[in-house]
Amino acid sequence: MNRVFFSLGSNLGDTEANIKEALRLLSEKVRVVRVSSFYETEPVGYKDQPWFLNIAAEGATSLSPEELLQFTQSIERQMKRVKTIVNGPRSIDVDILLFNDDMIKTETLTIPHPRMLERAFVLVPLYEIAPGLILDGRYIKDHLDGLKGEKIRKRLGQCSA
Ligand SMILES: Nc1ncnc2c1ncn2[C@@H]1O[C@H](COP(=O)(O)OP(=O)(O)OP(=O)(O)O)[C@@H](O)[C@H]1O
Ligand SMILES: Nc1nc2c(c(=O)[nH]1)N=C(CO)CN2
Repeated sequence: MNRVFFSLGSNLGDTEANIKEALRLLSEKVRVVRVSSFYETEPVGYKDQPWFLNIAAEGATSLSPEELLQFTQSIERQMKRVKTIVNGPRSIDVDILLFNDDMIKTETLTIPHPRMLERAFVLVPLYEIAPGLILDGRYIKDHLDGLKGEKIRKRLGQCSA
């Protein structure tokens, strides 16, 4: 079994329902073992859009990295994600953050996710479910100390898939 971490985000429609639906679909091929709280996060990149709802999740899967990417993209398609603006609004985004300790770089897939260390909306939920993870030789907490700009609020109530 492969140990994988995901970041999920939504800022269109019923964002909480979108994330729960994506987790339900994900669980068809991934055993979802841990899910963070919901975090309301200020948009990073393209600013003129609603705040996002973000979570992190840990899973176990027998899929290969490429199969997993195909699968997460099929979830995005099923949930009718339409790509328009780069970094813009989306009903659902499912990013693969980590796949075991693998380093992967192909045309379609880069793992660890290339922008994860710059994004508090990724690292704050990830820290909640895996505080002991070491990324690029440093604890998540240490990476977060350098990222103070983004506004993030933990939503009350647990995200149970
Ligand atoms: N670790 C990864 N997880 C998900 N997609 C990845 C990953 N590495 C590379 N990709 C590629 O990134 C492409 C663009 O993904 P996507 O449209 O979700 O980007 P985005 O969400 O707009 O921006 P970002 O990648 O910065 O979150 C995908 O088609 C996929 O092939
Ligand atoms: N707060 C927040 N900002 C973003 C997000 C996201 O999930 N949350 N996703 C983006 C593209 O992947 C761009 N900007």
